[in-house]
Amino acid sequence: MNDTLVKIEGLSHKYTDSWAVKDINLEIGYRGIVGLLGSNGAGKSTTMNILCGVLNQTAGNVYIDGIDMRKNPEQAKMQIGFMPQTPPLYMDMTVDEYLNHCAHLRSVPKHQIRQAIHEAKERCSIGHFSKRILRNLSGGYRQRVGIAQAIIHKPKLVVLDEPTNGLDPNQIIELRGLIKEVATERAVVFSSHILSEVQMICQDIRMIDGGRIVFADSMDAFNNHIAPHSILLQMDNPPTEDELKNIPDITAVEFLTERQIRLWFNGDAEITKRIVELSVQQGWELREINLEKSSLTEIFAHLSNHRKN
Ligand SMILES: Nc1ncnc2c1ncn2[C@@H]1O[C@H](COP(=O)(O)OP(=O)(O)OP(=O)(O)O)[C@@H](O)[C@H]1O
Repeated sequence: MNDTLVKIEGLSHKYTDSWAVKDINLEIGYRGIVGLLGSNGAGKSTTMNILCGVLNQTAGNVYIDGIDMRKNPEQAKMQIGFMPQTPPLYMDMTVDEYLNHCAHLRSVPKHQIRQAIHEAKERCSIGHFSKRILRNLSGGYRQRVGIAQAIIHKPKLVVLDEPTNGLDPNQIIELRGLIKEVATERAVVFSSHILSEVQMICQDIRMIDGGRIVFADSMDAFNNHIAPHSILLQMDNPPTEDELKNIPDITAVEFLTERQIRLWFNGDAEITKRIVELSVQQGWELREINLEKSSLTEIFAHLSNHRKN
């Protein structure tokens, strides 16, 4: 069997006079969570709206399970469940009324609707709120209802646009668990502007910057790519620059002040252990040692430059 559920080819979109996304190529498999990471305005929502057939692209093609979204939008959309940034909830409906409405919109056969609603509620742990008016649900439960409507027709792909926005830390943890469960049965595309969020739940990552994909690989490959390569040290009795340079794997030494030093290294973070040991042996009087992690802005700058070169 072909293992590509989503294929996006040369996708570009222009709003009035400027390009929001440009020449995006993506492939997504049938299972697991793919994170679409980008800062505000990077082009995540535009990509997702086109992927879900809500917006017509200026150029390029989108295939869902081999179905061309432009040529057969209805058939392609049957394979997708979408939760946009603001879920389209009717606040005066009960959970049951709303899911019933969504099941009709998604053309679930009439005799299967009761069971479909039951299963979606069970999956999202909202069965006890069946008769609750949406307005009276917490933000976390509204998002659960948003996910329930996205899976009501058992799509092969679920697309979630910044689903954790506006939730408190506990609600975010619960929603993460739910998204992982949902992804055991299908593919999930999850957008966020928060790197740690994507690192926490996604197996694959696509980074978007200025409307272009700047990184596309597994989460493990990404983590290796951005692993820290510098350490910040504070020592009361530091050695000379040459002594530091002679430590295996240290590639450069930068004295920021007399006692504050930045070391650049190759290899893994085990080097911090070696420096602590050396400090004890040599009496360097180490006060502080920190691996310097890149900020998301630095990572984007690095990846964008990489792409241009
Ligand atoms: N309806 C629109 N009309 C004109 N420009 C738009 C429209 N929607 C988005 N844009 C522009 O397209 C670019 C990409 O926006 P998009 O909403 O896709 O980014 P995003 O990564 O989802 O950001 P956010 O997280 O802020 O929603 C931005 O420059 C934005 O200002």
